[in-house]
Amino acid sequence: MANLPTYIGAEQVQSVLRYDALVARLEVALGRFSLGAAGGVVQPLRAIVPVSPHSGWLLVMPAYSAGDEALATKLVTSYSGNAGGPFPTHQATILLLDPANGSLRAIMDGRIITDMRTAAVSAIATKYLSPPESRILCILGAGAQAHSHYQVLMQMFHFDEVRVWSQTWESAERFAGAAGGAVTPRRSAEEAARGADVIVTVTMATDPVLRGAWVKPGALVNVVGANRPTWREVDDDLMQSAVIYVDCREAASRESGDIILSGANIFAELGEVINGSKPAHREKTTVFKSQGLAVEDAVAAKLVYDSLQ
Ligand SMILES: NC(=O)C1=CN([C@@H]2O[C@H](COP(=O)(O)OP(=O)(O)OC[C@H]3O[C@@H](n4cnc5c(N)ncnc54)[C@H](O)[C@@H]3O)[C@@H](O)[C@H]2O)C=CC1
Ligand SMILES: O=C([O-])C1=[NH+]CCC1
Repeated sequence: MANLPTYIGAEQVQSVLRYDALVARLEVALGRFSLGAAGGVVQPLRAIVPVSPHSGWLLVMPAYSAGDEALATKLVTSYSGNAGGPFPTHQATILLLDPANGSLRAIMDGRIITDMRTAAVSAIATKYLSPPESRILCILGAGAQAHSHYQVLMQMFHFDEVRVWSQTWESAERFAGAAGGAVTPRRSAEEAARGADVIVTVTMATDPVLRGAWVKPGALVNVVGANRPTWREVDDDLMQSAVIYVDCREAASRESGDIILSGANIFAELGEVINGSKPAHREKTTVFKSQGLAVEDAVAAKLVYDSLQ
């Protein structure tokens, strides 16, 4: 009889998942994803279920990567109303399956993976698209993604100055205190963003928090939030003047308000830049619009599972 599936909780995930290994795996996975059928990644557009009375969303995200022998589905909920309460705004579980026979291998916490793989993908975008000699990092938002982005970006790059702005001064101060080092809270998004080489937007905003007029020419903006067709994190000015990179053309064109409502043209997928089929315009102002891909979760979950064997 087949073995029972293992349960892998958040602490165990955190104890084995490392950014260096995760970034390396995700870079390969994004490249494979953008090769289409030849890359061996199968990933339908995710199903999104509104839970309207509670202002929540359930996202169901299946993917298979033949090259990674990774088959998984993530269930992730997004409840903005949870902010400040006992439950995080994003909660997730990943079901990892055996591609050889379809049996369930593990049920795994997906929250840590969601935080870390999203930040790792922004770090890959930063590696390819940021201006050379980037010195100032700006983070707009001070929640779970702000923390994971800070960790991986400080691990992979050399920023002399990090600025953080959030919805409340207290949350920006708290973030700066927890991060220690060179992080300074700022009173406004404009003050935080002006002069920054790399900007990360990781808020639950539904209207723009960042304006193109504040973005230094040549900077990279990693736009991580506003993952619904009517939500915005950045304005038309930025979206229409920057070179736009995305994780997945189909998802960005269907789900991202910043892409849909601005009418911006998508120049390339990040995977195409990794594969060398599209250039990285480091000298221009660039936006990387991240929606989050199921294949990232599948690859990360497989990495965690294998590390525990
Ligand atoms: N692209 C991707 O792969 C993923 C994207 N996300 C998105 O990233 C964003 C951040 O997620 P988490 O850090 O987990 O959320 P969180 O709830 O932990 O943090 C959200 C932050 O945004 C701030 N905020 C809330 N409403 C705001 C508003 N109207 N204007 C400005 N700031 C506001 C909060 O004060 C907090 O600092 C969300 O939009 C989430 O849906 C999350 C996971 C994956
Ligand atoms: O990819 C992901 O897990 C998510 N994208 C937006 C909210 C959660």
